[in-house]
Amino acid sequence: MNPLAVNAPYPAPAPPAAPPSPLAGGAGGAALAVRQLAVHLDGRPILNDLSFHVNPGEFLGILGPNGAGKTTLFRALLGLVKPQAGSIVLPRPAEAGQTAVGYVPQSRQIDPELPMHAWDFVCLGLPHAIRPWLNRADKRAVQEALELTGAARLARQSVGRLSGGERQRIYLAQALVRNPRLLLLDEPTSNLDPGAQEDMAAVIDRVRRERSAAVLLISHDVNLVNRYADRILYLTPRRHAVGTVDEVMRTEVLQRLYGGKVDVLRADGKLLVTITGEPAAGICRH
Ligand SMILES: Nc1ncnc2c1ncn2[C@@H]1O[C@H](COP(=O)(O)OP(=O)(O)OP(=O)(O)O)[C@@H](O)[C@H]1O
Repeated sequence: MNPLAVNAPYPAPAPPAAPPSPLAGGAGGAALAVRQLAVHLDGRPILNDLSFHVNPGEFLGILGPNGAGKTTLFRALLGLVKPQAGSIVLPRPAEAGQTAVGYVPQSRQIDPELPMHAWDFVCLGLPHAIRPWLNRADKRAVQEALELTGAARLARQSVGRLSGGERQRIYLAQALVRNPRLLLLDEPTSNLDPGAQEDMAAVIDRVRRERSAAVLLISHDVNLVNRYADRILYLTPRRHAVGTVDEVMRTEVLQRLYGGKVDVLRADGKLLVTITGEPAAGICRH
């Protein structure tokens, strides 16, 4: 089977289908299996006929323009929006205390005056987060998550006073504290300078290697994704493609996704996407 899958244009909203069975069936060894997923919001198709899988320890980058449905996909995986059709098979926790999914949301604002140490903020990822009830295993899990994300030195600092890059690590540690098998990261490198972006991507790469967690990472930086992702899912408002960066980031593939006008250029090993000769700011921030 051709590993590059480009779907058909999204059709008009279909009548409501039989409700999906989110945990039905088996993922066949995959950490996540999405089959023919359709999500409509306010009667408008946002995702349609979306199928892909992610293996344990695999890093899937999710690219696409603003409004393509990347966050909506995460919300569907988290059970926060109800699909119109299709199925989502999540991994089963392998051990007590483990969770299927860890999530770092796109919005990571914290009140600068929040009277909470970074350690306590990470504890919020535990099912029983109040300090007097933490047992030894909980404390070890928090410490390990802080160490894995390179944030142990931040444990006693006020979380609201951390820099953007430090805060990102603390959010990631919170998502990791229950050792999820699947990690959903919504633009974890946004608003970071290039050095901090590289550090964060390296931390995420380490997490998936050391914990064999499958990683789904939404980003607008195709070159960062190119360095770390095994495959990418490229979403546009009407179509999507799944494959390696080399398979998907090609002029002919993006022209099919966007309906023409797009060029993919390569220079010094970097990718640049342009639309009708202009840098593609209007389409995507590559
Ligand atoms: N609760 C909602 N009700 C109706 N429409 C919504 C809702 N949430 C999002 N949308 C719409 O769904 C579309 C996809 O939004 P989504 O946030 O998934 O895009 P995205 O690819 O993550 O974009 P960005 O790159 O800007 O974060 C957008 O047109 C958005 O306006």
